[in-house]
Amino acid sequence: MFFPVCIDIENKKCLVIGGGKIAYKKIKTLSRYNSDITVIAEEIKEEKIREIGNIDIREKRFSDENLREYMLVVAATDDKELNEEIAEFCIKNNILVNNVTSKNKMNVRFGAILEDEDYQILVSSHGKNCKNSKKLRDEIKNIIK
Ligand SMILES: C[C@@]1(CC(=O)O)c2cc3[nH]c(cc4nc(cc5[nH]c(cc(n2)[C@H]1CCC(=O)O)[C@@](C)(CC(=O)O)[C@@H]5CCC(=O)O)C(CC(=O)O)=C4CCC(=O)O)c(CCC(=O)O)c3CC(=O)O
Ligand SMILES: NC(=O)C1=CN([C@@H]2O[C@H](COP(=O)(O)OP(=O)(O)OC[C@H]3O[C@@H](n4cnc5c(N)ncnc54)[C@H](O)[C@@H]3O)[C@@H](O)[C@H]2O)C=CC1
Repeated sequence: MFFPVCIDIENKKCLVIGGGKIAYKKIKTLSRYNSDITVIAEEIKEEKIREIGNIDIREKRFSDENLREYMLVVAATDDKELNEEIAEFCIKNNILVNNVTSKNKMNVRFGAILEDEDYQILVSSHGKNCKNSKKLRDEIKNIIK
């Protein structure tokens, strides 16, 4: 079961596997919290990844990287089986892992975030409907603005 918490990832090693649109979205989120990001992708398909700066980009196929070095791993390839294998390994080894091609096969889900200097709000739909999470986040934004 997923316990909603706030975790400090500043300067912590985070690995994003994949270099497409969705990897970019996840990297942007992680970079907002000053994490130490490495990206492994066979091909950087989303060029905006290169513009983020201060991230270590390795253009190669994912193979035998030592995932134990990382606090958080994001499996963001378009290969569902590979993402699942990565997630299974991380779950077994107590590494935080997010999997973009699943609702449940991970131990960390991203949510729809709303924050300013006074609060942080995250909406999650238990993985069931991320569009609803986004919608509720935007409704809350309207209530508190
Ligand atoms: C389980 C989870 C795992 C995770 O990714 O963490 C997950 C999984 C999947 N998302 C999919 C699709 C889309 N996700 C979005 C958007 C967001 N998705 C996010 C979170 C989560 N998505 C986690 C659960 C969150 C919760 O509990 O509510 C948000 C909240 C946060 C973020 O991603 O950072 C962010 C919005 C917030 C923001 O924008 O601020 C959009 C729309 C868009 O991008 O605008 C689409 C296209 C929809 C369409 O068009 O139908 C697919 C199907 C892929 C396919 O089958 O093609 C899967 C896989 C599956 O469902 O199996
Ligand atoms: N969780 C979420 O919020 C969402 C998830 N998705 C899902 O996310 C997945 C990824 O989407 P996009 O980024 O648009 O795909 P994409 O096709 O643009 O990018 C896939 C990336 O994975 C890399 N890759 C594939 N196999 C690899 C390997 N063995 N080693 C290293 N890199 C590898 C590719 O080189 C590429 O950089 C899709 O399957 C999509 O259905 C889509 C929308 C939202």
